[in-house]
Amino acid sequence: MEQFYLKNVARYHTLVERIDPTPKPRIPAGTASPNMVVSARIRPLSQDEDFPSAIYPRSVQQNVVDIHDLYNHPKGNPILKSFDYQVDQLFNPESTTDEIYERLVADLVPFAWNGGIGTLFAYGQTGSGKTFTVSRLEQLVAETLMNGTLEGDREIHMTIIDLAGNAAFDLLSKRQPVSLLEDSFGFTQMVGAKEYQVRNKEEMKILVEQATSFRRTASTFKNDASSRSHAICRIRIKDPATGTDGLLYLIDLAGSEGARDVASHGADRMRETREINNSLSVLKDCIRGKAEADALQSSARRKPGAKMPHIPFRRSALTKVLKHVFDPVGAQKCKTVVIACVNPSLADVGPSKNTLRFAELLRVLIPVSGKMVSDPMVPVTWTNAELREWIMQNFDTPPILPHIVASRESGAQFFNLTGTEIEYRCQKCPGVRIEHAKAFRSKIWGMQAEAQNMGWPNPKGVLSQTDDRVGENSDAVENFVR
Ligand SMILES: Nc1ncnc2c1ncn2[C@@H]1O[C@H](COP(=O)(O)OP(=O)(O)OP(=O)(O)O)[C@@H](O)[C@H]1O
Repeated sequence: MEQFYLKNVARYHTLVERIDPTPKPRIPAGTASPNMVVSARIRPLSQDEDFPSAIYPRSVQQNVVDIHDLYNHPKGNPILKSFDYQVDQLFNPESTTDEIYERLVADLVPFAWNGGIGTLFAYGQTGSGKTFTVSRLEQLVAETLMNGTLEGDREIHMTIIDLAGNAAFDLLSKRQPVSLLEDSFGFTQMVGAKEYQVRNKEEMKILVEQATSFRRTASTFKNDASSRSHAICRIRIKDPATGTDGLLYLIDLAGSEGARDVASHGADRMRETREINNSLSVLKDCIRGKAEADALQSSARRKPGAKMPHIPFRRSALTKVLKHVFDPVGAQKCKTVVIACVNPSLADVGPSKNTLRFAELLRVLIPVSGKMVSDPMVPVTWTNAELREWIMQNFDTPPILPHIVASRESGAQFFNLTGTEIEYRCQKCPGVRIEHAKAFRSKIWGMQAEAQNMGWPNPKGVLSQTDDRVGENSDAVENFVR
């Protein structure tokens, strides 16, 4: 694949330059929960990188990023396909970790100081900048905790462990094994992990450096010092006056290696990768489940007896250790920040799409209507009025009739907008087609993106353009119509 990208770098640039920067519509589905921020950080391309950047943050739409990928076409030149993703906060290659700290993490520290549970996860493919980000954030957290600006006296205790599969090791005690055992309250205890009390930022820094040097590393295709384990830094902030604890977790997740990267490794590494991917998948379900539970609890329209989402934290060692972060009936308040780290290189475009898709899946938005939905791409049924309004706004050629949305040139007709399904007819697709409104909307967006990529002059009129399709372009467009 890398050879394919290298061979077609010039065509890639040409196709990307043709793209009209007009933003595609994103549906404002609601507001993000204040207790859950999903962000993405795009790291700079490294100097020895032979590939161009495939990731383009939109200048006109905040926190939306486009990924342009090159695809082989069996009948002609490679074609471009575009994908867009939305997060709560987006950090460009120029952003510094200090800026990320200010915007995402600075709030978590006083929150934990005052008895809450603040958790930060750095997620992303191997070599995408997770450790780079978390290690600087740990220093900044240490500075804030120790600089005397926070009110009251607290004792700070620190534990750092490393989780590889179901095995845990103490990174502050020369990788001594740690047993993860459930206590009578159902909480997982890290038995054997040493907890150190720290009194100043230098002590904290020494512990963090010690942990880094003991972190289990193994060579991977992408990053020679890649971390093949989850590193969990737990800072317990005890209020001696009340005896209560606040917690701050800084978690540098294991790199999500793609299948391409594991191809050159043996069975052990493949199993290790499967375990990592499984624990990341369970983590995703737990973060989403918790966010949905929070949204339900905070929703003014919550129906009495409404079922709480299932949070499968028992399915992996990582989420068992973090049970109280995900427990929907836990007494302590929680705030969670996710930083999806992305390598912008065209050669890494596949894993980058997966990382951003993962980030989008974590977002649970609370719509103004009170009805809970997740991100805009997750199936949502549009009302008749919403769908009609969207079509009218987005098809300016030919004019739209209020009752039948018709394209004069292609003969496409949309009718029966009264339910959750839409019927449409067009000359090239004989017969009446019935589709779910959501699927139809996605299809239209795909067609518009394709039209932009092909350099057609009027992406909004793409339905009429489908009749004029010729040569290599026809199949790609037809796929969207089918
Ligand atoms: N924002 C950045 N600015 C400059 N260099 C960066 C940035 N992010 C990452 N890097 C560099 O990229 C390389 C890989 O970063 P890092 O080790 O943090 O990746 P990782 O995601 O932790 O990988 P793994 O999962 O394999 O441990 C390092 O050399 C790091 O210095």
